[in-house]
Amino acid sequence: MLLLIDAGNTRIKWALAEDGAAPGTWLASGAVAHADLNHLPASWARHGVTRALVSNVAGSKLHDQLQLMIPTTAISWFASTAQLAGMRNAYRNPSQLGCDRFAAALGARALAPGQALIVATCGTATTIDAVSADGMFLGGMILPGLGLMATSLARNTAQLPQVAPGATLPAGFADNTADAILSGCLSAQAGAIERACALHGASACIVSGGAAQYIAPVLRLPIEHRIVDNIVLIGLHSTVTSSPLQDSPC
Ligand SMILES: Nc1ncnc2c1ncn2[C@@H]1O[C@H](COP(=O)(O)OP(=O)(O)OP(=O)(O)O)[C@@H](O)[C@H]1O
Ligand SMILES: CC(C)(CO)[C@@H](O)C(=O)NCCC(=O)O
Ligand SMILES: [K+]
Repeated sequence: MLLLIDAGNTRIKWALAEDGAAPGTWLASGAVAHADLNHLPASWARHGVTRALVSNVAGSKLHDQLQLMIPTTAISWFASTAQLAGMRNAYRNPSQLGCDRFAAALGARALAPGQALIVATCGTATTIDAVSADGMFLGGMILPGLGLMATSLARNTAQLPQVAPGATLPAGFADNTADAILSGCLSAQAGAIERACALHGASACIVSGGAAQYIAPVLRLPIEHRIVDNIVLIGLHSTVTSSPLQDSPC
């Protein structure tokens, strides 16, 4: 049994896949906040995990904690490289690219091969990355995520409150403070994605992450766009199914 993990700055997402399963076909999956990390081993215990593939962008402390919790020594720590699974990486220093971004791009390409893609991952940070039709990761944009944007207003102003993202975009020019903050932050997120799609001449756009449910509905795009849950886990899985996973305990 293969354990896939996407350790982000807010939550840790995981999935279990049987050998030979298609990317995105899980036996079980879940997510926990960093504070609830200790709940993870119980979720995995009865599944007979034999190997693990982990994307971690949340630092070395979490790396060490996960290493102790994962019930196998056959752990591969995913990293961005200059080339992998048919994707070339145009980042100036390929290893500087967040491994969750590289995995998300691989996942997007697995779902929409041969298309000029924008993949937006809307988590703690929002990343908006471009993949060419022939499989080049071109680079992208990093901005504060929806929650971080709203929180930075509350923290750095006297009169603005903390707002919780709601399910609907207050239409355009809001007539109250909470809706005006939400309208501004959502418009910034959606606007950046729309701008990236136009710049790239994208033919498809994939939106993922915890805030995708708020941002995707307000996108105004002339091309197909869809929410895909856990695009990072799908990307990790695709690297295993297209080439054998190299077990490198570390
Ligand atoms: N119930 C909620 N209340 C407020 N914000 C939310 C809520 N659910 C999701 N979000 C938004 O989703 C984003 C973070 O999502 P989530 O906690 O799911 O992280 P994530 O996608 O797992 O990110 P990362 O991979 O960085 O950990 C924040 O920008 C936040 O605004
Ligand atoms: C941007 C985040 C925080 C998104 O999770 C992560 O991919 C990261 O830490 N990236 C490293 C910097 C870069 O991608 O250029
Ligand atoms: K993210």
